[in-house]
Amino acid sequence: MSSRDLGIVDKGGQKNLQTKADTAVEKLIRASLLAEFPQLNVIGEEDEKLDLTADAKAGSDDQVLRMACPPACANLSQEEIVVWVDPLDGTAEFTEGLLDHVTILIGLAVNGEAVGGVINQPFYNYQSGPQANLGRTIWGLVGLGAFGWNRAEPPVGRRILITTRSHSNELVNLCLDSMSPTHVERQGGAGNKALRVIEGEADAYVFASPGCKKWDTCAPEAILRAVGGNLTDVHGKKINYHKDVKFPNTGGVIATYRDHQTIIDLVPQKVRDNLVS
Ligand SMILES: Nc1ncnc2c1ncn2[C@@H]1O[C@H](COP(=O)(O)O)[C@@H](OP(=O)(O)O)[C@H]1O
Ligand SMILES: [Mg+2]
Ligand SMILES: [Mg+2]
Ligand SMILES: [Mg+2]
Repeated sequence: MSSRDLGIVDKGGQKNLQTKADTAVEKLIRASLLAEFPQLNVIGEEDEKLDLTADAKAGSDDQVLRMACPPACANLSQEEIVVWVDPLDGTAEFTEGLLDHVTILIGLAVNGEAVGGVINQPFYNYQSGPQANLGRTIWGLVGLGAFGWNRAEPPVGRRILITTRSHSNELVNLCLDSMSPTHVERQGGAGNKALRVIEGEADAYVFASPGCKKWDTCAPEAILRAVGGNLTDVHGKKINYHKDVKFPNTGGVIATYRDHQTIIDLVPQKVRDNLVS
């Protein structure tokens, strides 16, 4: 950001961009994990080549390590865990300077299920001036809870739907129109939109498109589940995070803090027919 040269690369398709930040962050996260846990399955969006000695820079967090590990996550071997890394989520918005839409996502899956997640907002507070504390981290484990978030309860009867800003299409819009929203909010990033739902600024994240990948949804899903929310495809089916799955979430994405089935029931038939789980 401060070099003023983002090094934007077009990966092809609809607003499918990469910057130097995407590749640098992915190297740091993957190398740091693999230096400490060499048998871990770590899958990242950008698939960068690693140099484990030069790239492994992150340490561990004492506060996190003091927490009790929930029984379902204790006694796992490294091979049983799949880590889904999205080094920058909301890259299109990052290149346009919409920095509050950008997150860094690390999701942990066991037996194909999202069980742990980290959502880091590197630019949180950037509009509050140079004195403000920049950035925050929200993390959670199913069975333990999630930390670093604040919820404002929405008024009864409100239905704010939040969706993509740069990857819209006819089906995405048809689905939203069928749900009688009180407002449709368009912002970048799967992590950002899931956070808006968790914190009560939106009531459901609805994306009737196969464009989101496993690394976009694993961390948000785990954190939502840790606080009693849900994230599924448009059929209400659980997303599979096994290491051998295809990356796209072909059934689309719906995330809620509560009343998940109410939103699923509003998905129109044409969307159901076009998005296969
Ligand atoms: N049609 C599409 N093609 C490529 N990526 C898509 C896509 N639709 C959604 N995505 C990816 O899903 C994430 C959330 O999308 P959106 O911000 O539009 O809601 C973004 O992650 P990245 O920014 O990590 O690539 C975005 O690239
Ligand atoms: Mg991308
Ligand atoms: Mg992403
Ligand atoms: Mg990304």
